[in-house]
Amino acid sequence: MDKTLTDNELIAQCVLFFLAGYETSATTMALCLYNIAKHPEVQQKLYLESKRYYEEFKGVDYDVLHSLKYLDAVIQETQRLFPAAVFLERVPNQDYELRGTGITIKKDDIVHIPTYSIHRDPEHFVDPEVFRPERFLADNISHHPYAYLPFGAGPRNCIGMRLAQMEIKLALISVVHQFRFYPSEKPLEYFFTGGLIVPKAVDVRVERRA
Ligand code: HEM
Repeated sequence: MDKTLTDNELIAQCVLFFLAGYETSATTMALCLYNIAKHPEVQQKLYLESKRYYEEFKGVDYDVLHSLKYLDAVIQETQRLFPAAVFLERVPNQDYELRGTGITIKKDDIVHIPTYSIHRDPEHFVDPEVFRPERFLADNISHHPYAYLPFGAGPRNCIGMRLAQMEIKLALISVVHQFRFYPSEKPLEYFFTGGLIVPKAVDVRVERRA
């Protein structure tokens, strides 16, 4: 097999990285801000974590950034309610019988996995429409691992997951430390296109912290 990339393959990789990597992260960050604006008690807890990060550790410690559990929970809960990619797809390369169900998925059938709906299914998440980051704190996690799929799963899951998590954490902790966010009167409106969530606009009011 020829292992070199053609120019077209190279360009396709770059385009995919921009498409897959830019809008998804931007949408997730914007919706994190929308959620904390709507939930001042969550914003306050996050602010206290940001103080620890910036005032104790001067905002430069990679391990400390990863130890900020509430920050992580806020992002995870935002991705539960608003997974940037609203569904996943798989195409089996051979017939596959789902044991005990009598169902066989045929080779080449498209299997559609509705992430957005699974994330809002009360069978998997109590009060699924409620924004509650605490459900992602270690002691409270009770959902099935495959009921939470913001970055997909398996060998073809999101290759940029770690980068995305890092940039979202850095951006969020930085703005929460410097600004207060309040909800605006405009309701959040979003639609789905190309398998992605696209907010029409995410309006919040912003005030610099003294
Ligand atoms: C919040 C940010 C992001 C979200 C929610 C997200 C979500 C996803 C999801 C759900 C998939 C499909 C996984 C599957 O089918 O199991 C995917 C694939 C992919 N993502 Fe991301 N992604 C994000 C950021 C990024 C970034 C920053 C990059 C690159 C710099 C990236 C590059 C890719 C690529 C190349 C694939 C295809 C992987 C493959 O087919 O093997 N993503 N992403």
